[in-house]
Amino acid sequence: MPASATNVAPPPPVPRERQGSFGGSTRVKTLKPFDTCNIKILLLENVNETAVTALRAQGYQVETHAKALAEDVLIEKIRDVHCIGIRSKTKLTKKILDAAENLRVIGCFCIGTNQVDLEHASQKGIAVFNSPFSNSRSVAELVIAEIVLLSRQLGDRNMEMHQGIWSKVSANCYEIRGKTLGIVGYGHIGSQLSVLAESMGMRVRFYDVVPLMPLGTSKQINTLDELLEVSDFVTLHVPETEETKNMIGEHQLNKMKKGSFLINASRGTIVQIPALAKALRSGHLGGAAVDVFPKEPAANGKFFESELIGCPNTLLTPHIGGSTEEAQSMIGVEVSQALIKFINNGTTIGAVNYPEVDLRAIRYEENSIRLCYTHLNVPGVLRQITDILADHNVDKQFSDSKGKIAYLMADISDVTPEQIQEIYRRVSETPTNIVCRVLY
Ligand SMILES: NC(=O)C1=CN([C@@H]2O[C@H](COP(=O)(O)OP(=O)(O)OC[C@H]3O[C@@H](n4cnc5c(N)ncnc54)[C@H](O)[C@@H]3O)[C@@H](O)[C@H]2O)C=CC1
Ligand SMILES: O=C(O)CCC(=O)C(=O)O
Repeated sequence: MPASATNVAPPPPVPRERQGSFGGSTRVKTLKPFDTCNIKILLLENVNETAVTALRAQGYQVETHAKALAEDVLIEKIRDVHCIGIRSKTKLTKKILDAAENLRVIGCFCIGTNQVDLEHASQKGIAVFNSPFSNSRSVAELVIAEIVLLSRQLGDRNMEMHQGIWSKVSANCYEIRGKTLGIVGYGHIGSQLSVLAESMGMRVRFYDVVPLMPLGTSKQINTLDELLEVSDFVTLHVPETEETKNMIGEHQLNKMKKGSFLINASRGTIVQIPALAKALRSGHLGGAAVDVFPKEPAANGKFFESELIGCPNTLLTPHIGGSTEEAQSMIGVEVSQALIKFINNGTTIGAVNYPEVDLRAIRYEENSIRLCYTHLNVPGVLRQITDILADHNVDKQFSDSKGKIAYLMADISDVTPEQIQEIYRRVSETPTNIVCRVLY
């Protein structure tokens, strides 16, 4: 594929067929400065068919893989793609991003974005999108099921039956009605779970780092320790951050009531596994349900090992909290639309590492362009840009910053192909340039 298809290179003079067959100044213009068939997209980890279909419908070249790729294979594959779509397994580290010479955008077809070095991506001018809530309901429903399963020791009974052992017991088996559910992290999943749990007669308490409106009759608790002390079930719904890593260790498990249960469907690093295994084997905890692990196998069929294997009343699931047909199909639509809008129009609404900028539809005019400029967030940049655009007709312009980077979009009308080349060249040569794209 020629370098000019990377969509950051100067656009060639506008060919007749792209000047549009529809005239009139009020028509919406399709911004495609490149042949879409030159855009290469790599989709890993069995990203849903809804996304594959939507991206192929744009004319992009889409390569799909059912699994995550080994690091060396990924480094080779990512070299010339403009966009990559992943789920939670693929780690897009600094090393991998540095190999991705043409990469402009990453789609995380999930909620979590901890698998991507977001700061490095921003510094390289790579926008990252995710799906902030399309699998929240699926996770909340799984947790409701696990609360009942743990409370009735169903995991162990099921295993015994498959081994031909009949063991009809009621000791230490409880209804969940009237029990206290302690939710750590009251965001999209935590709050949805709160509603479901109350509808089943549970009392809900939650702990979060920010004050939040309690839904129904739930109540926010001031400290994590206090929440652990009052809860019969503790369920974790925080993102992986420096603060949440190892959040639940021996001290916190000891604070939990004897016979209570822990559920983790957030990230594997939040819980210290040896401490949890000890609390389960000693009988201090009545059971646990764990969906996420510090180290997860890269693909189905690969070997899984954990100190939790064989612990009493312990449900282990292979990171399936968001794995439902409904969630995956919605995520596929949502993330692919964000990627298409970014590639074709420069829109960053919903990006997790970029300032959110959108100019809405550009008016249809034959000689209008859209400048999308990612730059270092330092003083004096707008003066340089104003200087470059001073003799042109800037219809709309908007810029915003996030941390060390800023993003500017400007729609400019009445420019000749030579002027487009000149604008592209001068903006790209500014010392603060990270990535400059010109769409028309
Ligand atoms: N098992 C699975 O398949 C899935 C797992 N997840 C995980 O669940 C996590 C939570 O998802 P959402 O509810 O959508 O996220 P969210 O961003 O809507 O909510 C997270 C909440 O945690 C709070 N929080 C952050 N740091 C905290 C701390 N140190 N202590 C207490 N609260 C803290 C935030 O203030 C926020 O209210 C995701 O980040 C992801 O890692 C998400 C979807 C599927
Ligand atoms: O289903 C997946 O691949 C990952 C789900 C998840 O953990 C997330 O959305 O953060």
